[in-house]
Amino acid sequence: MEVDKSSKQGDNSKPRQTHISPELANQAINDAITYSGGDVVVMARTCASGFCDALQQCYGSEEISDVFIACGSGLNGLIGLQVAVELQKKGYAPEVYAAEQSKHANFRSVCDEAGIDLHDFIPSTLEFYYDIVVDALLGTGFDGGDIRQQYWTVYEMLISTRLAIVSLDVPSGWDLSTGPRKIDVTADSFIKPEVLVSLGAPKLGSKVFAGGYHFIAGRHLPQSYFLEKGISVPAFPGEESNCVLMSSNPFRFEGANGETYGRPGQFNATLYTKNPTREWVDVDKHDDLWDELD
Ligand SMILES: NC(=O)C1=CN([C@@H]2O[C@H](COP(=O)(O)OP(=O)(O)OC[C@H]3O[C@@H](n4cnc5c(N)ncnc54)[C@H](OP(=O)(O)O)[C@@H]3O)[C@@H](O)[C@H]2O)[C@H](O)CC1
Repeated sequence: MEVDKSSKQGDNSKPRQTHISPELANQAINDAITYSGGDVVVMARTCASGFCDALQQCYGSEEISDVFIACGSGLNGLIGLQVAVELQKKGYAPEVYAAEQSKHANFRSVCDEAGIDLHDFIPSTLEFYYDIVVDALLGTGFDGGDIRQQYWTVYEMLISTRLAIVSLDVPSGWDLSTGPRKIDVTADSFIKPEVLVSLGAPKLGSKVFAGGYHFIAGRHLPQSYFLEKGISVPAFPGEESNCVLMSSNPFRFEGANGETYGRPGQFNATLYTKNPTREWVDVDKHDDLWDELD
């Protein structure tokens, strides 16, 4: 997959920001709802559409089907619900877990209508039942504090699962400006997504994302919205597309100086090596390495 760099629009004479602050991210939410005619469900569906296009580019429905979607109690969770509906239309078999169903009264009706299983528990053998996990738990509404008790079980699952994780907008529990909290990095207790799908524009904290693919998705705001604010975002590669690949590292292997790499969907516990000097590997130039992993 090529990264579309041709879209740096506007005046290139002055350096543009590429990542947005928490303040702009939250302003964008309100503007997106306005842009969606004030209908938050319409906005959630638009975001979900872009997210699903990105997920499908990494994990086609012919290679994986069972998707576990962990939804939080805010807008991130609401988009996660719409992701389930959209993935089912695309031929996947999604199942939804809602952290606090009470805060989303319509979860039950939406899932019942779509014939999607809604769980209020986490199966202990997640890897046995599912192929990938969607992290729609916490987004830009995360308050930066310790994870509240009612989220502990699902959060612990997201940290410890060996399934590949696709995070919606912000990996849950990551600080919007700095990424994983220092206390969590010290304890190696933070979510390590294989794929990050930023909505509208990447947040500052996603600069430390070290998974396989980072997409920008969602036509919930016109792409000019961020350009007008001095934020340079890649254009979607076509009128029909709802996402664009911003960066990728599609292949990893055990490196000479101890760094560890894996293939998308491989057990992602090792994706975030602590070796800052790791070299990204271009899979197209390393056919030989695929054999080693097969
Ligand atoms: N970036 C964009 O352009 C757009 C992003 N969108 C999506 O909207 C979410 C942000 O939605 P919001 O509801 O504000 O926040 P979250 O979905 O992240 O929900 C946070 C909920 O989690 C609770 N919370 C907060 N901190 C903690 C914690 N430490 N432990 C457990 N739970 C926590 C919080 O509860 P409160 O009681 O404090 O409210 C929230 O319920 C963004 O991420 C995108 O997905 C827009 O849809 C489009 C534009």
